[in-house]
Amino acid sequence: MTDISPEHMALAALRHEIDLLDDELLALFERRLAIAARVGKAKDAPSGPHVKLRPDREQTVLDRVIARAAPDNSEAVESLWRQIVGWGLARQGRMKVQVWSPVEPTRAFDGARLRFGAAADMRAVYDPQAALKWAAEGHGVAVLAVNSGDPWWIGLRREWSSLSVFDGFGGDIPTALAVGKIDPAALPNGPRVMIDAGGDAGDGSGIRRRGLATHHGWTLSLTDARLGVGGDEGCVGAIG
Ligand SMILES: O=C(O)C(=O)C[C@]1(C(=O)O)C=C[C@@H](O)C=C1
Repeated sequence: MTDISPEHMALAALRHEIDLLDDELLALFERRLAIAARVGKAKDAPSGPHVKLRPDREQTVLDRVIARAAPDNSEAVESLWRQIVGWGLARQGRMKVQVWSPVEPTRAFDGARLRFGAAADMRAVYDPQAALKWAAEGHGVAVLAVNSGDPWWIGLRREWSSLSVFDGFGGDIPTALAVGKIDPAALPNGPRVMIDAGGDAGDGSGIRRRGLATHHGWTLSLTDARLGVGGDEGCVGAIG
């Protein structure tokens, strides 16, 4: 005999409610994707100087929905919206990410996956300089580990001035940085990333810094000072 107990009917009613909500969510998601495609056309042409990613706008979108969400849901909302925005970006061209992290490969890869979502085409790579060159050519963004024995970050100041750091993964003191051809006006509104020679990652220069790495007198650090990218202070980007 078919189970038509009250519990079964209640379960069926709840599942029906979920189906109706899924229909609404799907319609809204598809509308959002279509609008993201139009935003992409309204921004730089595909051959423009910067990748389509706009970290500042993504930060605004995420902060807004997280502030509106019930506190218990904020983690779920953040990860879902990362996916939503990642697919929005993919409507403007699939995002490519090269990840270099020789010491803890899965850590940087997981951080990048959470940040860029399932839509991103991610690869592990074995040469940070090749990843920087690839990013500077505008093919995608690089996620590179710091404190890995290879001070690739010195090159951001000396060789790769078209690239900016636009995110960090691994906590308050990031263990990997995201680098790309990002419009400096579109950097997130968080700590600035500085690279300077002869720095002590302390307060010797008058700007308070939190050190991330040092190498032969070069220092990679974060500061809350509102520096402009590319200035004499050695600001090479910002993280959210
Ligand atoms: O606002 C934009 O510039 C968009 O392209 C839209 C959108 C989004 O889906 O909200 C997608 C990608 C960008 O990195 C930022 C935001």
